Amino acid sequence: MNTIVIATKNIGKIKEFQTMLEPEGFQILSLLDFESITDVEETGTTFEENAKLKAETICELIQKPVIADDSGLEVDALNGEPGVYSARYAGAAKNDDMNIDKLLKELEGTENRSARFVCALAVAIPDKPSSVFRGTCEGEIALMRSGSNGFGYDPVFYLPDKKKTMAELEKEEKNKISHRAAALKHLQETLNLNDLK
Ligand SMILES: O=c1nc[nH]c2c1ncn2[C@H]1C[C@H](O)[C@@H](COP(=O)(O)OP(=O)(O)OP(=O)(O)O)O1
Ligand SMILES: [Mg+2]
Repeated sequence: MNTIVIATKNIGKIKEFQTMLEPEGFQILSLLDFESITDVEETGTTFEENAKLKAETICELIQKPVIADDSGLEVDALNGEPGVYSARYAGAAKNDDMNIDKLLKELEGTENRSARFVCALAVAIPDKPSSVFRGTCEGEIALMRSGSNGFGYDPVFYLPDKKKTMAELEKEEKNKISHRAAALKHLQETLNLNDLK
């Protein structure tokens, strides 16, 4: 079976890659399977830069093909924040609940609540140039949390077409419309994951 290493310890992301790629016959490994590897510092100013940084650093370390995901939330009324700082919005602890609290507070009394999730996926293969793909998902920041599926900002990311938050969707539904699914689709339009050996 073809194995793909995802350069993350984020369980929410790992589960989504498993759900999307295992039915296609791939085994998904992550940094949880390489315990000695520590987090790569995200020093980039764009999702693409950070995704490449994570993919290239981990690929160099383990000498296997690697996919890295750098993703986050852009809120229009906050001039695109929290953006690449989404995970660290309420501090270095990367706490989803505290990040949501801060976001709701920042948007108190704000009428324009349009936002998007962005995902950059970088693919790094030993001794080859890396490539990066972007997917987005448009929505709005709800006034309060609803739903318990997914991870991160999903409980406050409202999808007007579905009349549900991302956290109220079943995982199969999320994986049809998410920024991560869109980025993966672009990746698969360009690269054959079966070549990542
Ligand atoms: O589908 C999603 N549903 C809800 N929230 C999401 C999603 N996708 C990204 N997000 C949020 C979570 C975190 O606040 C940030 C990602 O930050 P990001 O640095 O890419 O991930 P991370 O630090 O958790 O793991 P890692 O860098 O090791 O892959 O955006
Ligand atoms: Mg991160």
